[in-house]
Amino acid sequence: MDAWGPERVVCVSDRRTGMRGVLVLDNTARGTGKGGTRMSANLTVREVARLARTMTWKWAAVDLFHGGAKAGILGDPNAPNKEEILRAFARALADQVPEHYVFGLDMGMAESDAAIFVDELRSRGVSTGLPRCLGGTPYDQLGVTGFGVAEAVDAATRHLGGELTGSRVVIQGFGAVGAHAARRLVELGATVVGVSNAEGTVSDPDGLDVERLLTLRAEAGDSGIRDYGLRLAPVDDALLLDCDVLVPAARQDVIDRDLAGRLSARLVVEGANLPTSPEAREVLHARGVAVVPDFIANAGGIIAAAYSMDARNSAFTVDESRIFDMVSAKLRPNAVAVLEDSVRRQCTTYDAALAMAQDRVREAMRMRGQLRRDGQAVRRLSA
Ligand SMILES: NC(=O)C1=CN([C@@H]2O[C@H](COP(=O)(O)OP(=O)(O)OC[C@H]3O[C@@H](n4cnc5c(N)ncnc54)[C@H](OP(=O)(O)O)[C@@H]3O)[C@@H](O)[C@H]2O)C=CC1
Ligand SMILES: O=C(O)CCC(=O)C(=O)O
Repeated sequence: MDAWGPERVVCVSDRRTGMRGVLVLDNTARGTGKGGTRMSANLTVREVARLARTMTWKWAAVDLFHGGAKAGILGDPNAPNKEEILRAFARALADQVPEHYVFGLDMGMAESDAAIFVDELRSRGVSTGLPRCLGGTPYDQLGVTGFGVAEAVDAATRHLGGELTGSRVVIQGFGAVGAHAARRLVELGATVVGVSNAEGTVSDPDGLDVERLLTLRAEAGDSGIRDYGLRLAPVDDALLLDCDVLVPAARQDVIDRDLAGRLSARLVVEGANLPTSPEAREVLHARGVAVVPDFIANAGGIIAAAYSMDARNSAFTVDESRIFDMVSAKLRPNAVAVLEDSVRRQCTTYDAALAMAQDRVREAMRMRGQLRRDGQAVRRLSA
């Protein structure tokens, strides 16, 4: 805990289903808590709190008016009783949604899971990421976040004087974010030379056939890459493959100080939340490796979520193509701005991005009377 938050941590459990979960509202000075809901077999409260904090900065960085929050369920996302667990989780948090928090999609969750939350609580307003037939914007199926990550890669590459045509990209994680980033990167001219999932890594220095990988994924889920026809190398090989651009798009804490000193990419664009440790950021900065931080590069999902929440509350029809335009229009300049600020201020891109986001959150807290003159928080939501 610090002066930014969290404002509220709600741990919930249900003996009958074995459900165990947590909601963290980090900082809601700029609006209702919003961030996806994660389901993972080794989830911790600390992990959810770190992700909620990232959401605080992410909303501020795109200058949209929601607060930072995240929810998580401890469990296997492929468990046969997942629906029961989701229903128990939704019931346990019924008094928090949608007033304080709106469910959404993160690792281990899909559009059909958002539909269960809505069914259990009888209100479309409790979750984003719903299927179209329930009036939602299925941002994982549409691949909005991955699209935005690829747009950030392109903007950063151009800003650094290069071009994507001929650039060799490696993507760690071939889920909602990684797979759609790969698709858009190929459209933009890049050559994807490696992708991985939790099972292993496939790579080809001459370029992988991303269309075929996407077809395999559609047929067999994320694990489809094992059927690509190349030897599956160990999971950890992906980050050290020879490439120009690295896109971590799986879990947090995968790039540590040691790896930062050895990876070959000249540009790292963070599709995952929190993939790089603070020490690793310093090493990358010292080595001249440009980094577009998570809350700048992967904000496509929240732009889609915000758009769909507005659409739900009004009569206008959702135009999905507009979401992609909005993502591009927000993320490209943000990616360039943090690279420029980092040079101007001689700090890491993360610190440059953080300064921009913190200024906006601090101002909202000040206007709401949550800060003393010396900048200390004086008022908190009760736990
Ligand atoms: N979905 C969204 O809109 C957003 C997601 N993010 C972040 O992006 C990241 C990915 O999320 P998302 O794509 O939605 O999640 P998914 O659950 O759709 O996909 C996760 C992918 O990561 C793979 N994976 C898991 N562990 C490893 C590992 N050790 N090495 C390589 N790959 C691994 C999984 O493989 P397997 O299938 O084999 O388990 C799967 O391919 C997360 O950090 C999330 O917080 C950020 C912003 C928005
Ligand atoms: O807010 C959401 O529902 C999805 C976006 C998200 O969780 C994230 O950006 O990490």
